[in-house]
Amino acid sequence: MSGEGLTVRDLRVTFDGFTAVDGVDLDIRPGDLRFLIGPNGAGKTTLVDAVTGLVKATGSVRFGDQDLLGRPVQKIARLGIGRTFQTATVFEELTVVQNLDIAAGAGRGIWTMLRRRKDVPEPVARALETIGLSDLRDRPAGVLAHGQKQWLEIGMLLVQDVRLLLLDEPVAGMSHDEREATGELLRRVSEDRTVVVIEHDMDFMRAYARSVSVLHAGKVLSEGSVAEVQADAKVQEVYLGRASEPEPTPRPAPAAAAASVAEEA
Ligand SMILES: Nc1ncnc2c1ncn2[C@@H]1O[C@H](COP(=O)(O)OP(=O)(O)OP(=O)(O)O)[C@@H](O)[C@H]1O
Repeated sequence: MSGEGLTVRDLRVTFDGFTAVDGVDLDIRPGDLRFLIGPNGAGKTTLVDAVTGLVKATGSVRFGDQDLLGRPVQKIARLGIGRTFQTATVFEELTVVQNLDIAAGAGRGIWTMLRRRKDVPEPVARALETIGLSDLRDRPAGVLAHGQKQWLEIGMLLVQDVRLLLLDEPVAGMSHDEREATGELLRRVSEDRTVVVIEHDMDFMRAYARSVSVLHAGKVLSEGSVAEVQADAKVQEVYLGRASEPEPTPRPAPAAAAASVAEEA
């Protein structure tokens, strides 16, 4: 495995006196496929927001030999750091290949990018292959299935030569087959890049994580392999302790996650 790793030290994010990320340390080695899990409100998305420059933070965040904290969002993106959000943000009216072409940018004019072409640039062709959308390259992105849109979005990061991908719940709302295909895609992508996945789906996490960090109340509660995290009594307590609370959003409930985390412990 190759690529750069992500090192986070004493990361803190505060919103009007409320500390959402409270002294987080992370060492994510090059080529890792790290899952960030934890109950709703644990600080997972805020942590990723801090790494990508969307919220102000203190502490230190390094990717390879580059300091990220305090740099503007665009500069961080230019250092090879890209993210997806829970809702895919593709251009629905444009074709798959046009979406990739625009993401690749590469100094071409807009009309060149929008023209339908037989030959696509090599990085775009490679991304199409990696995300499994070669056959659908000339379809408008708007007609793609939910899972395919997420893969296209990952492809849009690949053509930008992103070397650290931060993905926010990439399999939410996907079918079983789409989840499997996404897991395999993440494995391929992480062969020569570093991948961080925020996830609530514990089955998916167990099947594909190379390492796991559990966040709770803004802190790292536990870290290690899937087996180590599942065996950690603190993790079981946090999930099981919330089992009777109502779930505010229609995603897999902490109760289900708790059962799933604890199941093999
Ligand atoms: N812009 C903001 N202003 C104030 N509070 C915020 C802001 N963004 C997040 N928070 C709070 O910070 C805490 C952490 O939120 P965050 O979205 O990072 O959690 P999460 O672990 O990603 O949760 P989920 O799994 O539900 O997405 C929550 O209590 C949330 O309400």
